[in-house]
Amino acid sequence: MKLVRVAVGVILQKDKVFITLRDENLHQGGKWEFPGGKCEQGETAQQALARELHEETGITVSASEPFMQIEHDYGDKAVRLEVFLVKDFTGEPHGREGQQGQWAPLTALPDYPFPDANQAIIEKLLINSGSRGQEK
Ligand SMILES: Nc1nc2c([nH]c(=O)n2[C@H]2C[C@H](O)[C@@H](COP(=O)(O)OP(=O)(O)OP(=O)(O)O)O2)c(=O)[nH]1
Ligand SMILES: [Mg+2]
Repeated sequence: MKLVRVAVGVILQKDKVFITLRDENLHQGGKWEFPGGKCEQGETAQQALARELHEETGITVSASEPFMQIEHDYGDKAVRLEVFLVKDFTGEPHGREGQQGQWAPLTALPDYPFPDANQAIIEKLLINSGSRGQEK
């Protein structure tokens, strides 16, 4: 099956992450997501990230770093999520395409329904925040 490249942004502010609700009609609809979308032909993942985050949340990304990559086969579709931490941006993220959006505390992420591929992202975010918390 063709692997669809998707750029995904974990928009961080202190210990909160901005998440949006996927429309019911979309693939994996009705679940929460980290904003992002498919890479266009000839586009790097970081370029796709900046474009998608602007389209979907209105922000302009000024600093992002690769966090992890996940390949997942949903049966009807196989994706490779290229996940970035968005550490600096201008503008206030909102559901610019009419979708619900909210700032969720990192520790509350396990309480939201996300697509299966996201579980690994959430685990790594929680591990990272735990180790940051233990630093002096
Ligand atoms: N954006 C996003 N997509 C995710 C996440 N987790 C996950 O499995 N996906 C999957 C669902 C979709 O199959 C694919 C992303 O597609 P998308 O619908 O966001 O793509 P897009 O923004 O380019 O939308 P469109 O132009 O096709 O309408 O990746 C996630 O956290 N964020
Ligand atoms: Mg999208």
